Amino acid sequence: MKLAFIGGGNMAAALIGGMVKQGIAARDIEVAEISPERCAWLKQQFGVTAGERIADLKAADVIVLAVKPQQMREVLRGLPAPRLTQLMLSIAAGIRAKDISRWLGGHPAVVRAMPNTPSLVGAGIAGLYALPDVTRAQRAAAQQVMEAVGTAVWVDTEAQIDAVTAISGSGPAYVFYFIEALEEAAVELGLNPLAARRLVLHTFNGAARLAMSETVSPAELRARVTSKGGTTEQGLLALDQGAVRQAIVRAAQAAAARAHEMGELFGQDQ
Ligand SMILES: NC(=O)C1=CN([C@@H]2O[C@H](COP(=O)(O)OP(=O)(O)OC[C@H]3O[C@@H](n4cnc5c(N)ncnc54)[C@H](OP(=O)(O)O)[C@@H]3O)[C@@H](O)[C@H]2O)C=CC1
Ligand SMILES: O=C(O)[C@@H]1CCC=N1
Repeated sequence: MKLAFIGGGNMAAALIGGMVKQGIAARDIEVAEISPERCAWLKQQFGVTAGERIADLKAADVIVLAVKPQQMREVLRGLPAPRLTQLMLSIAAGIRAKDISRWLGGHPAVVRAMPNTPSLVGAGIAGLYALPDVTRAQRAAAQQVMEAVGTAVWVDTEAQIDAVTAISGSGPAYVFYFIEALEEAAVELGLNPLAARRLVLHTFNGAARLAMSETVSPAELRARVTSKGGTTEQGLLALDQGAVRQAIVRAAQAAAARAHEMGELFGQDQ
């Protein structure tokens, strides 16, 4: 499958890097990226073709739209829409499929994907939503692209992509935030920074792997760590006193609201 990326920023690089690591040939990936420095980096890092424009867009099986939401309308208006028939796979937060279709002159084959940056290490998770006229083969192609770098889940309504954005699209940033905080705490408690990072990263990795391997709930796994009258009990009490659980819920709600708002703001024609 030949892939053309429009936009070669952070998320495109995570997808491309993940694909190349999984054995997808770099010669089958071409990137249109506005920054010459970024193009040079993409070529050097992954061996893909990168330049200001895709030489022959028609030759791509799938065109991955990976620019910022606020750039999407202008970028799509600049494409030779009537000559393009292939699948448009947008990874942009907020921007609705019907707006993408309209900006491309009524292009029917639009799938929205919401991937995340762990795609770089083959551990991504993406939500997918297709416009009704997307063919079965095109749906399969979209799924294949995302499954090359992790797992893919179809959602029933486009609004659910905003929820996916808030949970797994933005989610790695919440996790990194927690990692940063725990590392800071480790250093304050007297551990050296290297030991602190190892302890924290292995804890996150171990806990995530345990949660994925077990059939019991995270709540039960948490209970198994929490000895009566012990240390964890005190740690969790401090988290509850800080309303951390509610703050996490509010974080996801705020991200979902912003995804919806970006759809409204950047999906308009003016
Ligand atoms: N980062 C993430 O974790 C995730 C991001 N996304 C989505 O992916 C998309 C990209 O996000 P992200 O990678 O973070 O953003 P970036 O800003 O890193 O990437 C976008 C890239 O596209 C370039 N660009 C702008 N205009 C054009 C153009 N006309 N032709 C080609 N390239 C152009 C930008 O250059 P310049 O900076 O100079 O404008 C930039 O390098 C967004 O829509 C975002 O919502 C989805 C899931 C997760
Ligand atoms: O922050 C953003 O808008 C993008 C979408 C999900 C993750 N990054």
